[in-house]
Amino acid sequence: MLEVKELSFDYREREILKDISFTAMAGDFLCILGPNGAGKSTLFRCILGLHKRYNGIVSIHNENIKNMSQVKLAKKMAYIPQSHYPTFNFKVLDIVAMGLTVHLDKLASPTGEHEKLAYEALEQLGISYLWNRGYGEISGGERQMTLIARAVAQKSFILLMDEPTANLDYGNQIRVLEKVRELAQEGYTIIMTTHNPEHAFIYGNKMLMMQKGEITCAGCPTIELTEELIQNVYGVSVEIHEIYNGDVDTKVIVPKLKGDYGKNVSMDRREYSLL
Ligand SMILES: Nc1ncnc2c1ncn2[C@@H]1O[C@H](COP(=O)(O)OP(=O)(O)OP(=O)(O)O)[C@@H](O)[C@H]1O
Repeated sequence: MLEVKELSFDYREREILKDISFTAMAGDFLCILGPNGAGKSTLFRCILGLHKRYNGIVSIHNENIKNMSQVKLAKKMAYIPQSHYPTFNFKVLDIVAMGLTVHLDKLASPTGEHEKLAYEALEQLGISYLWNRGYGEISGGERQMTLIARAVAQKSFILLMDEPTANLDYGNQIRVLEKVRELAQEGYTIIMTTHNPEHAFIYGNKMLMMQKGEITCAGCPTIELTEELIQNVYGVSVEIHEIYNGDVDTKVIVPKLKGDYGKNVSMDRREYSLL
């Protein structure tokens, strides 16, 4: 269990986070929403122990992270950034094996056993066929899956993900989030920031809304995330519709459109050929 209790933080006396409290349990898929500059990344940096000067407590299984070494913390919690390019074109298997560094003794090198574990993590994510490819030569979705495999190899059961689907095409967004949801079903704790409130409806079982460094709404997305909340936070009018999506009831968000954009005007075949 990850618990954040009465956390506040400032950058040079400019208060950024105010009285943040929440818990995330095994199996939770917690989506953190909020407009640009709300403080989501700063909150992640505090939880990851990168900012130490905060007030309040971040604890894992009731142990304050300030009392843990970086290695101990990394064994419990992994960070998955947005897809990035490393300066060196490492093999995908090597990138995943880097997640095992926390389990190695000082100055020890990875062995065949570590490579096997890294390969198994790739298999778990369904991308073992990529093992020998250069990380700089695979697609954005494949890179994101590789970073998730690295976190899985790290054997940390709390995964912090900062907009993991930013820059991914529609199909890859769904493939990545489906995999993340499977990990939550296996008992991982997922804490993910996202700019798409629908992610909270479709994948999350809990949500936090952050505004100006404070949590202004928290709970079950299908109950708490309303048209009024989205209007207030993002300043846009939307309609929320309930749908039955296979096995589950969920909700979708549709922006309210003003006026007729001439969408029903049919295009002449010659116009198509110009596209
Ligand atoms: N190093 C810094 N020094 C001073 N202020 C900072 C620093 N980093 C971030 N801030 C400020 O802290 C506030 C919160 O920023 P943060 O990046 O945490 O927001 P966010 O919710 O992650 O935003 P986004 O959705 O745009 O990524 C912003 O007002 C930002 O300008």
